[in-house]
Amino acid sequence: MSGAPATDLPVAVVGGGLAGISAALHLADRGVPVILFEARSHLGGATYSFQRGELSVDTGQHVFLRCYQSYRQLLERLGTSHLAPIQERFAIPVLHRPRPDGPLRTAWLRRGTWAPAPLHLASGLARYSPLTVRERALAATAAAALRTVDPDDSSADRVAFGPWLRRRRQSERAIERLWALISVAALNVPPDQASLALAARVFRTGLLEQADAADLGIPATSLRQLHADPASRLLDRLGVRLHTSTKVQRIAVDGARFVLRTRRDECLARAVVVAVPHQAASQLVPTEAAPDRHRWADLGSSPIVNVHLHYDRRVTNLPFAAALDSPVQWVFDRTLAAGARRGQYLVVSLSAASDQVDKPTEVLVRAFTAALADLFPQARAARLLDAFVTREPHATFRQRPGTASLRPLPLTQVPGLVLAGAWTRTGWPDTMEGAVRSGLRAADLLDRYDRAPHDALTEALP
Ligand SMILES: Cc1cc2nc3c(=O)[nH]c(=O)nc-3n(C[C@H](O)[C@H](O)[C@H](O)COP(=O)(O)OP(=O)(O)OC[C@H]3O[C@@H](n4cnc5c(N)ncnc54)[C@H](O)[C@@H]3O)c2cc1C
Repeated sequence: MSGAPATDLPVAVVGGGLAGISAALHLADRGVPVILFEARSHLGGATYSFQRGELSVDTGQHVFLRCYQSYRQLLERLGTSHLAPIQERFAIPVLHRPRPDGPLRTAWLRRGTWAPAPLHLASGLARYSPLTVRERALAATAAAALRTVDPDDSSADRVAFGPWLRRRRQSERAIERLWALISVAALNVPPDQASLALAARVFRTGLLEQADAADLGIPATSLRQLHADPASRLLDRLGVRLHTSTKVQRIAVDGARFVLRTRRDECLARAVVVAVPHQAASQLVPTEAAPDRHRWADLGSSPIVNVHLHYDRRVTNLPFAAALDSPVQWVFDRTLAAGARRGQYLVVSLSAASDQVDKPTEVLVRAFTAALADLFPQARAARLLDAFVTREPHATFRQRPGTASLRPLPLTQVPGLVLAGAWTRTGWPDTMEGAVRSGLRAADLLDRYDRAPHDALTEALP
């Protein structure tokens, strides 16, 4: 082991997802020498793509909102924001069947263009036909009540969103046909299992406080081209030493330095950003840094399943849609983004997919081929060129009541060792925005740590 003084050593970033990429970029931009370790052969973490025939397939459909400021700045920095366009106006086509055997209708959940928040939603909600007029009026009162819930209040984190909605006179229909449409996709658990605090973050930040905040951004290319490839190039250009296919097995504290052990090597670092998922972090972070690290396992996980159907012809003109009265939750047209040369490539995204994650591919393909034939009549005559399923059993942590206190702050008890990741205490749900924010914050703390004593930083944190 070299006897280099700690100040001559690099900062090590462990984990090359959006949190690790953001931390490494932030540090490298300030001239800090950085070494990044990623266990997989590529950067991107949960946001990655693979090639299957002519398709660039994302491991899971990702969307973002205009209010994802830090994430959008990252795209700017990577030079890819033009590949992730944001709709001009929040507008979701919702496919539904007013009567069980009646024809399918498309309702629109959209904002107005002239009114300030929260009135920008009034006209859209007033016309939202999947709910009765009374349900729409009651939904407006619940939305007003949600505006008063503080997402940072620990008591709001102890309450479940579903029961809270029922106490605000929301019918089961209204919960299913309005609230769950957004909250299941955003929080990856059903409303009865979701933290009210996190739901308030989603609805307040996204829909209730600024008129354009929820305008949807949908990548027009693969996630690999949006994040991983440009990040690798940029980090490389900034002199960051990238070690992909390199899993860090152990981090030990050695005085003012850290020793990171990989399968082949040992590396010395003057500081470490641990930006791995919580399951991995609880094994990797030394006990003295976080004596309660075993509690992170209680964050659990919740699955997302995507069913990919490539048709030999166009079956819908909608770029994306949500669906009610159907096993489909959301469906996205990924034909151009994935580089399909023929037909139409649709991806059905299923959040909170505990019931689907273990089902065999044939069962899911059969069920969702039938469901799409029901939603899009042209699919009935179409032939499938390809059909497959991607499963992410641990897509997000389980965003249920009581998780706020389990999510650690970035500073640990060992100076120079900080945590990042969408699962840490960002105040945001497990999202790309949360991941980027956590990485920036961890890197910023290390930057300040060079100038301020650890205790002063600890006191500065909420
Ligand atoms: C299917 C799916 C759909 C999603 N949809 C959305 C969406 O629509 N909108 C949204 O905002 N968010 C969405 N998310 C959530 C979002 O992808 C995550 O919140 C975010 O990408 C997490 O980033 P991260 O850097 O914190 O963690 P990760 O992306 O998990 O990165 C951690 C990295 O650490 C690496 N690692 C682990 N252990 C080690 C080790 N010992 N040594 C070295 N490296 C290690 C891993 O390989 C991984 O690359 C979705 C997630 C999934 C899975």
